Amino acid sequence: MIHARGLTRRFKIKGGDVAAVRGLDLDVPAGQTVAFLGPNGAGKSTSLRMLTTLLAPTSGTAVVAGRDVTADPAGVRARIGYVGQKNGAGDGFRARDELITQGCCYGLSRAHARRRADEVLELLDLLPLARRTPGTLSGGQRRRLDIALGLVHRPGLIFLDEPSTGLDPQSRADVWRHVLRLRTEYDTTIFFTTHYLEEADTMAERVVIIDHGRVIADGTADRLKDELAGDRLAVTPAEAAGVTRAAEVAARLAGAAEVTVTGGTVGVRVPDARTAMPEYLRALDAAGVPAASAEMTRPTLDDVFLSLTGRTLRESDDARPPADDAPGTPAETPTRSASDAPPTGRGGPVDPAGGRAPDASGDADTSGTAAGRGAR
Ligand SMILES: Nc1ncnc2c1ncn2[C@@H]1O[C@H](COP(=O)(O)OP(=O)(O)OP(=O)(O)O)[C@@H](O)[C@H]1O
Repeated sequence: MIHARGLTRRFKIKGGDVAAVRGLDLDVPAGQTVAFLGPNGAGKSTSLRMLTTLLAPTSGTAVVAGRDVTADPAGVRARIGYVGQKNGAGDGFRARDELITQGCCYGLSRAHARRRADEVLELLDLLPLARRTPGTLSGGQRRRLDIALGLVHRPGLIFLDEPSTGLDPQSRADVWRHVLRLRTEYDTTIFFTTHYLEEADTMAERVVIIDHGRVIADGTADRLKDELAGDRLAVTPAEAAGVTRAAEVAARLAGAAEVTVTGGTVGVRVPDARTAMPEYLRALDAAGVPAASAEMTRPTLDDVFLSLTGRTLRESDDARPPADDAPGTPAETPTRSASDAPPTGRGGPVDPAGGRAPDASGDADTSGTAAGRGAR
């Protein structure tokens, strides 16, 4: 569904230029749900905008839904849905009318567009709200309408740029419940960005992490965590005086890394907690430092990012890619991939459509419109 090689985008800025995306290589098979993660400014939106033809690459190639983004952008737009960070619907028309207009923009007959509008309203549980204007909807309802707009032409692949940002936890869960129906009921390929790591962890079968415009990790969340982060043990010795000794013992465990002492607790990262914990407790007993409590935790995707870059995703929020490709920058971090390729599925049906021209100017297009709406 997505096949990108060396996709690169530079922006001219005062006094230089910014390499927002540096040689993106990506293959996404049909039916896969992929989370695209990275700190602010990592290059997620720029990548999405190139893959959805909203922005012309500076160099590199991408074939999306079987069409080349540069040679046949209209063909790409006819086959994909794109839901940007901002709302796609205006405030003037009723939800159903917005959807019908969107369908017509994609080349559907008015009767077909009406049918599709009703289908997507039902799919997103919006039928009771069909006559409301978008401005009167709640944040979660409006986000579902955005997604409906991206689906009206029945794309086999949908790009969602931060679909749940700014929503309360209940609305986030609701939006995801609907997005996942696309996968289970229609085998839609879903490519989304998010700042919520637990969403990537639970919703995606594959996680791609980008930093400074380059992919630095790619695989299932579990495999990335196993291979790149490891489990964490936290043991509190019965006597505070035993903490230093307990930390020394921890450092000698097989594959031990990142030994920390926080208050009276020793933390250590190990490849597999199930074997390391009994080993650690036995070694502590042998050293005369019995444990009062012991806990093991699975790593998070943030731990994966930390182990790859030395920063947490949240610490990196202000990070921006350097203005050039100077060697030795964090952008040199090699890609790590988990060895088990995620499962594949089947793409959904497609409809013909038109759409907006790619932005070759380099100006940011931050609109949240679905890819076809520019044709209105
Ligand atoms: N039109 C532009 N002109 C100049 N620089 C830009 C432009 N668009 C993006 N950039 C820069 O390119 C880099 C990547 O931006 P991008 O928006 O793709 O990151 P992101 O990962 O989507 O960030 P966020 O999570 O904050 O949305 C950033 O340094 C950004 O400032």
